[in-house]
Amino acid sequence: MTETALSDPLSPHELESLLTRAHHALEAGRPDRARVLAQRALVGAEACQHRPSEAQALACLAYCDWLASRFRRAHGTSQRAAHLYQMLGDGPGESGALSTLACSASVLGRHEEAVEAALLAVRLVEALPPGPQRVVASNALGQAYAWSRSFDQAAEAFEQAEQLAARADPPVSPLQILLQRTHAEALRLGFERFFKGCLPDTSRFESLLARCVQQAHLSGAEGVQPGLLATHRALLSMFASLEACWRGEAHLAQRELAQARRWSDELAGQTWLQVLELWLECELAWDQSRLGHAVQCAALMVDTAIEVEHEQLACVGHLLLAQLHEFQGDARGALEDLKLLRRREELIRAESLESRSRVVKWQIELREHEQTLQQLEASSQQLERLSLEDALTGIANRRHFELRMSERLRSRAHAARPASIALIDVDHFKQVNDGHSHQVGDQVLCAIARILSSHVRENDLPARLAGDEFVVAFLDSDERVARQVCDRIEAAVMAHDWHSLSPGLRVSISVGVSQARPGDTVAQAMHRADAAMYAAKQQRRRA
Ligand SMILES: Nc1nc2c(ncn2[C@@H]2O[C@H](COP(=O)(O)OP(=O)(O)OP(=O)(O)O)[C@@H](O)[C@H]2O)c(=O)[nH]1
Repeated sequence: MTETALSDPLSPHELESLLTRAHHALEAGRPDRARVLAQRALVGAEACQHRPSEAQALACLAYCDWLASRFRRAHGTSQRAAHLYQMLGDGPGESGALSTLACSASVLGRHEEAVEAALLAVRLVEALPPGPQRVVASNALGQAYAWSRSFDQAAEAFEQAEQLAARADPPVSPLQILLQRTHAEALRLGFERFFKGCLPDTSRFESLLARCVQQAHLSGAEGVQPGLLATHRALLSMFASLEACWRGEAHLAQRELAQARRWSDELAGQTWLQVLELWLECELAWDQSRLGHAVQCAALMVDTAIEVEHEQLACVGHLLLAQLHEFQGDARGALEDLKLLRRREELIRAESLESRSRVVKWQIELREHEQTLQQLEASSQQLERLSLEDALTGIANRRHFELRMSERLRSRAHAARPASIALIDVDHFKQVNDGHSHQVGDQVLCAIARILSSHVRENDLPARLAGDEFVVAFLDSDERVARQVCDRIEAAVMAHDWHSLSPGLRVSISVGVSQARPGDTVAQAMHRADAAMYAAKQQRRRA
């Protein structure tokens, strides 16, 4: 496909092709290129209001932003994608977008929102067989719990993700989950050290890392999601460096850190990996009692984390600073750091509340949208009903009669069972209008409609054609039966108490009946009934 200018209208096929290319670019580790393609698909989809492509383009853009550490943008875009998928009733699509939303919200410190989004993402795909979509959702839940420091629930969700990966057909590599688990464990240890004052047992971190290394040897460093190869390689080296550092093997730790830097340099622009690297450098300096450098690294870690919108790592940086100052006996400095941390947490909270009020606004819009749809549906049903009903008498109109009768004549059942038409005309109706008023004329027409309805079976259709002309479609009766019913109708009209409607009023009708013949159209059957009715009217006049 040739490059398409932004303003050109795109066909659904071209949109699909752009999105496929975006996905390939992601797999090739080129989120910047994927972003350009997805942006183009989004403009094209919006221009032709192709909602499914719009949702896919938004989800892809959100994922690209998440990969590039543009977490606020990823958050907003994934939210839009999730809403659109929700409107389209596309559960798996919504789940994917919600997973990106949950991961972005976690990093931004919006814990409740992250956990809610991830829980919903898991729920939306739980009916699917085990596969990447379910793995991604459970992994996002693990991540959301881990960043909210609910480490037991995180372990449960990660466990679930690993089981799903193992049961998937074809199996899915659990490396991405294992790396997240290792990362979560490093965080847990970091927090524990802050509260206890010394590093707790690191054996779980070590065994998780060993599983990561083993898995990477087995199946490579790719993720369940695309574009994570360099990130995973960098993380493997970083965690190896952290392990070596905590074991006191500074030399090895330096080497692994240098390796991690080489991998993360493969990614365009600054990402959260650089923040992790600064954390590691801080740990190493601390381990070697180079406290001045450690403080510098932690301070830089906070600034870089804020730059790449990783609020959580900014908080970790503040905690590290407080610990280092405490370690140096600088209580005032430690207190200052904790105040800064508190301020940061307040900012995060304010952002989180704002984001949740946006969600509520959206929910209200969605409800209004649904209500409008229901109203439209109701009024279209009403219109449909009105278009088949005679306004004066409330019985079927000509259109309704013709639709039902032609359907009946075309049906195969016609060959086996006969159908008949009775055409009914009020005698001298003009005189009713002229002698008793137009209103009385209307009431006569309504009374006749009632008489017709009360004398036919449920399966027959009485209708008003126009003026004083009525018809009954006998859908399952031959001419003889139809004639008998019409005789009763004629007698009922004659016996009706017209006098109470208007003194001196007399009403009679003329009826012509015709049985439909094989191959008849409605017009042909009507024509014969009309001729029979005309003959009956003439006879009545002569009598
Ligand atoms: N009250 C009332 N009159 C209507 C309506 N639609 C048509 N008419 C009148 O019905 C009358 C029909 O008259 P004609 O078609 O001349 O027939 P007729 O007087 O019944 O004479 P024959 O059919 O020959 O017995 C006309 O005067 C129309 O104006 C309606 O909805 N309400």
